[in-house]
Amino acid sequence: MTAPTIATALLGTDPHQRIRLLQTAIASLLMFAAAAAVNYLVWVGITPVWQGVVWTVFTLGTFAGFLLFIRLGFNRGLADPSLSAAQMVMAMLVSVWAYAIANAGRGAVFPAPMLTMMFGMYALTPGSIRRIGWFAVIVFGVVMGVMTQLKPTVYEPRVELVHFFVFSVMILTVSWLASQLSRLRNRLRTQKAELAHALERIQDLATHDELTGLFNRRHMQDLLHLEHQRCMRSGHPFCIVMLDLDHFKRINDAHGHAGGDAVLRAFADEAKACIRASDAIARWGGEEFLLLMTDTRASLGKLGVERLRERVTALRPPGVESSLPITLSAGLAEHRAGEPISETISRADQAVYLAKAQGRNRVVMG
Ligand SMILES: Nc1nc2c(ncn2[C@@H]2O[C@H](COP(=O)(O)OP(=O)(O)OP(=O)(O)O)[C@@H](O)[C@H]2O)c(=O)[nH]1
Repeated sequence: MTAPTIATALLGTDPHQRIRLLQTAIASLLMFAAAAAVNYLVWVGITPVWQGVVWTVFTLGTFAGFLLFIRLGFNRGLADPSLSAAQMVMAMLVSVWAYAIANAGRGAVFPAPMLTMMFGMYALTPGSIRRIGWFAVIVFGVVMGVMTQLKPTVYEPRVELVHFFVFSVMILTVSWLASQLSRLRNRLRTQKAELAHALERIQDLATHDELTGLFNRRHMQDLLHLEHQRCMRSGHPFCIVMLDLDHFKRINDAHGHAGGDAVLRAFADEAKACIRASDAIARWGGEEFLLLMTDTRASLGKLGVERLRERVTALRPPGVESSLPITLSAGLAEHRAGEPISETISRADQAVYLAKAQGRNRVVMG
């Protein structure tokens, strides 16, 4: 068995679950160290054997239970899937229990609750961390008070008072620090999400035309370059189609610039709906568009462009319902092997001029 196979068998494949399991495993190891300390106290005769055994079995059993609970995925639907709060509360309870059975060795318990607070900063809100800090102050205060009554010779009230004071100051300071770190983590997470969103927006702006939502000229140039490379390797044909709305100036004159914009948008929506998923269309200039038809011969491509041309004649965007027809002239050029891409574009361009010269509303092969 290789190391990655063992890791997958132990931790699973879900990266979130793996992190939760690792955190719980670290907490369990700390509990293991605490159990070693308690058992040392048993060995040197400070803690009664049965108390040490019950504490050890309960503590290690509970943390093994946390590990199993997460490994089996029972935590997934919970509000706190890392079980951080539950583990921290449990760690506080077993710490205070250890304090009650450690007698003269109880000073060794103090670091455990401090360390426990640090775990909260990974998954808990600052408020929850502070609440757990206060919970620790209360349970330790109560147990210290009770122990001064049960064993006043070992848990001397004067000493317990100073213990309680030092413990409270330390735990509240650590919980404040942990809550600050948690706040910082939350802020970083929000900033990361905002940055990802901004990057997405920038990428969208850099590749798309704002008015029509189609690709812009720059992005189409990249796509053409890629298609050219692909074609050189595979020999698959592709076509470039230049599309130009006819007498667009008249539409602008009749309906104003906003009306013209509405026609451009309606055309873009129609074109997107009409072309194949593997094709790409971009706004090349004002009322000029470039359609890239991948893996297509001219004869087949022409059928597709004719279909689009027909659908454009039926366009009636809101606010532009007049007698002025909306039509399209197109020039189609199939890329020839060895030809620079600029040459194919130029042939498609010349074909549009021909289409205009021949009376518009038609598709001409370049
Ligand atoms: N509304 C609007 N009009 C635009 C936009 N970009 C370019 N135009 C207009 O498109 C028109 C293009 O006019 P021309 O180049 O003479 O072409 P045409 O009127 O379509 O005539 P033909 O191409 O010969 O059929 C101009 O009036 C430009 O102002 C735009 O983003 N919105």
